[in-house]
Amino acid sequence: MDTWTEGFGQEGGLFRRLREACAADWRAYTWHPFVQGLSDGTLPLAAFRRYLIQDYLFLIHFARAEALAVFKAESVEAMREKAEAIRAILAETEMHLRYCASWGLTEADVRAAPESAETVSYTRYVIDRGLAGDILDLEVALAPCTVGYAEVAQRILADPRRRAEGNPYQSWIDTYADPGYQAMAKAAAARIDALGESHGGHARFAGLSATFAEAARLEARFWQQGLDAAEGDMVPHEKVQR
Ligand SMILES: Cc1ncc(CO)c(N)n1
Repeated sequence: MDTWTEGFGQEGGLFRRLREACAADWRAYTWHPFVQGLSDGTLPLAAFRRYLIQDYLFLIHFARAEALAVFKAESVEAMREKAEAIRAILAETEMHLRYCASWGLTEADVRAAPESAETVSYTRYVIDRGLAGDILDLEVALAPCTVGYAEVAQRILADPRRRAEGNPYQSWIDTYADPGYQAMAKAAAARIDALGESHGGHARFAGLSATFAEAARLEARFWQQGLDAAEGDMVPHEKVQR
């Protein structure tokens, strides 16, 4: 087990079991060449632009999935946490809109962009898992997003190749390295552990693990759409495996 897991979920808890069961997919997501490019600042701007516009559209649908979790929540405390997640997601889009404004794009321009296949497939997959299943199925589909980006930020901060000065992607990195975001991700992993106990998570492991791994793969494809848009612009240097 690598050190990145340690901040999220309990040893032997459902979250860590899910993550470890798809270790290769999880690593391909959280240390994708796109992420390495954010870290060392070499990511082509065209790749980031493509990604960020789609990510704004992604977040709108992700907020809908969190709203479904408010509906499926089984306690008022859980409803409050999910309502807070919606607020945080809508606040996250302000970072997207600041980058877009710096490129001369208004919020209306971003909203008018057509959703890519990657955006549709990931967001609607999560919503479908939630509609078809219970709160645990939905939380497992949501977790790779929330927890994964917290881990991505930690990996970047620990990266020896990280460009700390003058990195054009610094405000993106700061958004997910933020202690508030990190705490939300820890709470998401803890919620999976608790639901695992209360909702028979270990007995349902095969199905839950298929959902979690699929979401991790859809995350990797989500980064990849950015790189595909900038094909040819990518600075040809070796992206290390870690
Ligand atoms: C695709 C994706 N996954 C996770 C996050 C974190 O909120 C995000 N903004 N976008």
